[in-house]
Amino acid sequence: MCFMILNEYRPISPITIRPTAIKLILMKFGVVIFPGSNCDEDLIYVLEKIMGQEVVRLWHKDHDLQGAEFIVLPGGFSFGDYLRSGAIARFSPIMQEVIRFAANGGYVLGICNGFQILTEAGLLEGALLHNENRKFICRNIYMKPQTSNSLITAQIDPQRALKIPIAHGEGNYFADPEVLQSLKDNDQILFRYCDESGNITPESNPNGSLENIAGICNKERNVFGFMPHPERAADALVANEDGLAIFESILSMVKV
Ligand SMILES: NC(=O)CC[C@H](N)C(=O)O
Repeated sequence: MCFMILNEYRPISPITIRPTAIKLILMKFGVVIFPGSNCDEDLIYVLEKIMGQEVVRLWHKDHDLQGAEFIVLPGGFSFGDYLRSGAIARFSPIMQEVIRFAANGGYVLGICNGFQILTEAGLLEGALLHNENRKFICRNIYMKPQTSNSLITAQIDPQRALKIPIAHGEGNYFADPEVLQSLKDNDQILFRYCDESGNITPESNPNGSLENIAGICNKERNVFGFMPHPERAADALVANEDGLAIFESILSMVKV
């Protein structure tokens, strides 16, 4: 299977999900479920019912990605967050397949606990430490794209501060100085926490993350992770659809 980022918009099987929506491609998403995942059904709801995508549920003990073209590791408390969030889930059998898939250029996204699992698995650099205040934080934050060179952010206005919920105890992104420098040199920072007006300040950093970093990608730009939960802000019923911008960006940029 071959993936590539399009230079220009070229939809496959276009669908229109809302009157104002852009045309999006259709894909088969694989959502990995670990014991303790708790955002899997929210994510599947958004992918299937809001975005009109095909979704296959992948159990952590599976050895087969069932032909999924885009893998998502959802949020939650895999294995009860024992040892560290994501530290046990990275040893689940399916992770061998996810790592192989990513090595072949397949797209993998980790949201919150999924991001933690990807760092534990070595697919993304750095680590998610305990929040600076040692408390579980569940509230809306704002975050702003830091690059347009990723399918996660390409279609989002770089000045737009997205209001997205966070819900984590270990979301404090850390990387040593060499890794941080290489993230910057390679334009791998996807989002930074900001205030409502888009200012990136210490006050707008909810958890102590290094330089307000909320999400990153790998050097090859096919593995992505961030702490905020766009799947909790993607339906008019919850009075916040800012998360749609991320799903729409993915679906207008990927070619299967
Ligand atoms: N919402 C989540 O995915 C929670 C992440 C993780 N269990 C934490 O508390 O840090």
